[in-house]
Amino acid sequence: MSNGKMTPPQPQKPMATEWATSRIRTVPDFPKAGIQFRDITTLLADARGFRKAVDELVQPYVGVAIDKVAGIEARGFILGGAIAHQLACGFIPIRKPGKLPYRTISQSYQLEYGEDCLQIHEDAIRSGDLVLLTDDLIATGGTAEAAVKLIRQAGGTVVAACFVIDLPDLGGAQKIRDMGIEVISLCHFDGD
Ligand SMILES: O=P(O)(O)OC[C@H]1O[C@H](OP(=O)(O)OP(=O)(O)O)[C@H](O)[C@@H]1O
Ligand SMILES: Nc1ncnc2[nH]cnc12
Repeated sequence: MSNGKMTPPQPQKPMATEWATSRIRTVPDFPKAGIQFRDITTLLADARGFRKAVDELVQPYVGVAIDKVAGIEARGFILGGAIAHQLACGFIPIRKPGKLPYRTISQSYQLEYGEDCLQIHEDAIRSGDLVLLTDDLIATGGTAEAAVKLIRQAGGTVVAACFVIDLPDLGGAQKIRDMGIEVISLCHFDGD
C-alpha cells in the first residue's frame, strides 16, 4: 500500500460453486492413509444437487457438435449417462479391465494412489466421432489421459472433458489442457 495503511480483511465471498462443494463429502484416509477422498455420492443423492450438476456440465455443450459422451468407470457412468441423455448423444463406457465383453483396446496409467488400466471396445467409436469425456473428479489426470489416448486410438476426437471436481494442486486439468482439450469442472478443492 502506498499510504502505509493496512487493507482490512475482506469478507470471503461465497464461491460460485458453493452449492456443489457443500454437497460433497470428504472422507479422510480413504482408500489409503493421507488421501482426502472427495465423495460425490452425497451430491448424487440430493435431487437438486444431482440435477444442477448435470445441467451445469451439459450447459456449455448445448448446440456443440458431439456424437458421443464417454464416461469413465465407475462414477463417470452415472454422470455420463445423464449428460448423454440430455445432449441426445450416444454413451460409451470406459471400463476397468475384464469388464467389457467384446474386443478391447487397453491403456495403463498411474493413479494418485496406485496403478490401473482402462479399456474401451475397439468399435465403440467411429472414425471422426466427436467425443465429450466425463468423470466425477480429476486429480493427477492419469485416468483422463488414459481415456483420451483410448478415444484417440479408436479414431475419435475429444472435444472437451468435464468433471464435477478438480484437484488443481495435482495438475491433472492442466495435463489434459496440454493435450489440446478444453477442461471444465464445477468445483475445486485446494491443498490435495
Ligand atoms: O486424475 P486421477 O489421479 O487419475 O484420478 C481420478 C480418478 O480417480 C477416481 O477413480 P478411482 O481410480 O478411485 O476408481 P473408481 O471409480 O473405481 O473408484 C476418480 O473417479 C477418477 O476416475
Ligand atoms: N482425492 C480423491 N477423491 C476422490 N477420488 C479421487 N481420485 C483420485 N484422487 C481422489
